Amino acid sequence: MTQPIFLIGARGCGKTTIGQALTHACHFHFVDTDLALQQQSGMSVADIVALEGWAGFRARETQTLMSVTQPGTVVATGGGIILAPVNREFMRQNGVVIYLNAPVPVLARRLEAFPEESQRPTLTGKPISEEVAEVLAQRDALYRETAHYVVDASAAPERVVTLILDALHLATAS
Ligand SMILES: Nc1ncnc2c1ncn2[C@@H]1O[C@H](COP(=O)(O)OP(=O)(O)O)[C@@H](O)[C@H]1O
Ligand SMILES: O=C(O)C1=C[C@@H](OP(=O)(O)O)[C@@H](O)[C@H](O)C1
Ligand SMILES: [Mg+2]
Repeated sequence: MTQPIFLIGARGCGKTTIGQALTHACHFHFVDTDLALQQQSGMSVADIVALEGWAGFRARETQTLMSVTQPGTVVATGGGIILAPVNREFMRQNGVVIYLNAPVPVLARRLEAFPEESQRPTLTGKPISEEVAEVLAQRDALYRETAHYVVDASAAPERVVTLILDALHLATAS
């Protein structure tokens, strides 16, 4: 299988972390839409949002998603990639989409430990645990409708990678 693998899910579910580990396990290339768009623009997510608003960031995100998608690639996306119908359609049509699903307390704990504010400027102005609950309630249905597979992302990273490989019927490459 060489179709791109798209990882989707809420902030803190592990798209970037698990994407890198998965890449090693299946010998794919790794790309992260946030890292790619920050490298292309020379700005952090927070800088882009401050200058261009969330609409500017979302437009760059769509362009980046389309430009980084290649066969043999694991694409870690940003948590809001599923907001645009064009992105949802593109991912479903061009690869296999995995929703890394984790409960609100797990997400909030991870984000409180490593907020990375330049990567994750506030979406609602609310404290992290409130924001995580509110945003996931708005987006969970979109993650589910976009995904080909839903994987429990609350386990340890190596376990999450195994669950993804199992879902894709890929053997672990040593
Ligand atoms: N399965 C996991 N178990 C424990 N911690 C994790 C796991 N996945 C990610 N993390 C941690 O959670 C934080 C957010 O992970 P990250 O990969 O940046 O998530 P995302 O890209 O989905 O926002 C990081 O500090 C990372 O080390
Ligand atoms: O959920 C979101 O709307 C966002 C998630 C972030 O990526 P991660 O999910 O990798 O943190 C980043 O794209 C941006 O801050 C917007
Ligand atoms: Mg990420």
